[in-house]
Amino acid sequence: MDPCVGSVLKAVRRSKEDKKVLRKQIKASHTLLKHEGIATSTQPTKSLVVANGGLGNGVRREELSTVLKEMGEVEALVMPPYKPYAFVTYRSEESAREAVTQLNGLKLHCEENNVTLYLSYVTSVTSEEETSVVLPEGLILVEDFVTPEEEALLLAAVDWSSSTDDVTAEKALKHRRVKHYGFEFRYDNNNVDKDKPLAAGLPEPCLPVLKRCLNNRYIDIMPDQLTVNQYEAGQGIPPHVDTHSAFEDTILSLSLGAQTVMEFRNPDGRFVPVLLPGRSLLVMKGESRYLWTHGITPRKFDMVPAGDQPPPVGIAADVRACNNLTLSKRGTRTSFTFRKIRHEPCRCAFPSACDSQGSPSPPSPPSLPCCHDDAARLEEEYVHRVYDAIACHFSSTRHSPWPRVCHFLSELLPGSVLVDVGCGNGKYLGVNPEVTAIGCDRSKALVQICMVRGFQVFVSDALSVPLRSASCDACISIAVIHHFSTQERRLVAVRELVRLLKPGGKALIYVWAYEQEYNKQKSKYLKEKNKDHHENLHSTDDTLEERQEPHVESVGCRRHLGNSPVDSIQDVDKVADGKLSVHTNRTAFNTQDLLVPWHLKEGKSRDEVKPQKSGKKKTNTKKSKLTSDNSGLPSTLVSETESDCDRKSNPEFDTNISSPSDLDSAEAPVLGSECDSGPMPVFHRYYHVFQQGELEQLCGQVMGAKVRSSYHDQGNWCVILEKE
Ligand SMILES: O=C(O)CCC(=O)C(=O)O
Ligand SMILES: [Fe+2]
Ligand SMILES: [Zn+2]
Repeated sequence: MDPCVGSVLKAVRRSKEDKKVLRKQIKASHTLLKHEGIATSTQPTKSLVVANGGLGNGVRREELSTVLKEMGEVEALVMPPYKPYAFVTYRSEESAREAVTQLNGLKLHCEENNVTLYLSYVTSVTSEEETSVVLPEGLILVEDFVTPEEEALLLAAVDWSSSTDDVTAEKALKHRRVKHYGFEFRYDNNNVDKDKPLAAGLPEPCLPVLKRCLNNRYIDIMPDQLTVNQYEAGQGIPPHVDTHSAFEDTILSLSLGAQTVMEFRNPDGRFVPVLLPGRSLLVMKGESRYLWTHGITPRKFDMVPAGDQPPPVGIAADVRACNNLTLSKRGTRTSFTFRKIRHEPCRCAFPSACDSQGSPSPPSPPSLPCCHDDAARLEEEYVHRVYDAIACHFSSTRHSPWPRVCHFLSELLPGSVLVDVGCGNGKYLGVNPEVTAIGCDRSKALVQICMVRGFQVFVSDALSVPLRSASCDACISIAVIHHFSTQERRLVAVRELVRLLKPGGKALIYVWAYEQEYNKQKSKYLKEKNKDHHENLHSTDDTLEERQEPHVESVGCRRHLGNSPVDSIQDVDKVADGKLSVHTNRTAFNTQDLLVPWHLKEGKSRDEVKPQKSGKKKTNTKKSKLTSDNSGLPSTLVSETESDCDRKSNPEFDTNISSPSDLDSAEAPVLGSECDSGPMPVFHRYYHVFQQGELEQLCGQVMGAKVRSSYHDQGNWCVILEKE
């Protein structure tokens, strides 16, 4: 055959092949839009959706990343569990274009399966699973950035023996030790003394590393400040944003020694745990540096992707992007954080988090109270104000009475006098029409809602209810006592219930349980997930969709290890640096005293009450003495993983039961800064979650009453008390 004809034929064949690939790519885009709500773009971007390249197709992360990396530097690879697609974000648009040209129609031979990849541009990673696993904007993780030799040199350059000198400003903080070079970072005012450089500049072995950062354009100016943090297993650093006015935009953090998980939190509630392997470089720029907080939860184990191999180079491991997780014991990690001192006010695009632009710096969470006055202030700010502010929205999520509470109420004799102390929106007041039910609540706004509903209610604190002693046949206290922030106040609240009862009268008490998994059953709180984590996780408390987050926070809950019952109340990990931590909703608890975020839904009245402002009001000035030694394993590791499996076979759950406790709200762990930055303010409610046996022990201290029964009900500890 004429060679010309041959090549024409080949070209025709190729163009036929190309057309087929194009057709299939378009089809894949339509399917993604129709079934997954993922809109693709015809305009080139840095991010691509890789149809058929998902974990759901049996494609392993390593297999996909190998081919993607051949096209250019990968910033992030997101593989949502069970999905038939993945997302890749390249460092440059050119690399993404190259991938679209080269990899479309590529047959990938995987261990599990052979698949054909179809790649399309996306402007954002929009589907619900993926938004939660995409890395914060501006965050880059470069693995193996330094060699083992450089690592050894850098570690050797830090002389920890010359303590508290003013050459390098060394400090043994409660939760780690630190040493500063160039300038001291002061933890009292969260700033640097810019006119007082330290005698010691950056150690010499840092220079080649920093030059590499310059060459790779991770930074454009040489840093002049270094903070070396050393964390033993069980130590950490509270969530924070490095003070804008102290340092320029880019912050570099080099991880040496053991790996750890650093947690990034956006004021809008997004939460991204990122695995930092030893010898990796973390580059925080832009939004990830200015708006997101970063922190390391003090604990002894981390949840990390399984396998001997670390995640492939260049792929930042958001641990939730992996459906194959395991536990890894922490070792000693030393980080070198390089920053450039800022000499002009910051003019970033994130004024809500910018101290140069008037935002209080930095957000400071409250501490666990040490005295009655502190406790009262904490509860005023983090319980009473919040309920008044969220009353309407809260009420709209509380409509289904809980079966076992109803059972208690239905057993009351006709004509009984019932008091619901902390009645909320009154959902239990009308359950048994044969009894005279009276409710009281500390929240005026909730009491008003009850009044509109025609219930007999009044405003009252549960510590002192203005009713005659021995005037009631029954009392209920549902999800109230866990809002008292000292043991004494919780005791007073129980005593008050007993005081109100007639002899022989009964009180039913529900409090939120530290153990959200009991008898191998996860509570609904752990199981329920809403579609949109930007919204309150439960707009109603009984129509939710499951969305497990397999990242498990630290849980100092040793008893789950052997599945043996507890004999005594354990010394659970408490608070980091004396501060109350903000709980990530739908995860196991890792402390007993915490703040639980509530995302106010738009359109629900805020009653003109503003959410807590960051660092505005300090509810407590005294430091807690509690330790943060967290020697327990994550209690729900096994079940979290199991539950992930459950989800496959059982994506729905019983929608007829609602939660007895205040189990609503979304994950929004950053204090304060959210208020000004978005349309959906986040409030934080204080809780003391009870360990098994603790409620009985509390009730046991009240004279003149006996615990008749106690049980666990959907993540709550419950007792029935009888007055003697
Ligand atoms: O240990 C790290 O990687 C981060 C340290 C840090 O955030 C800080 O010192 O501000
Ligand atoms: Fe930091
Ligand atoms: Zn700023």
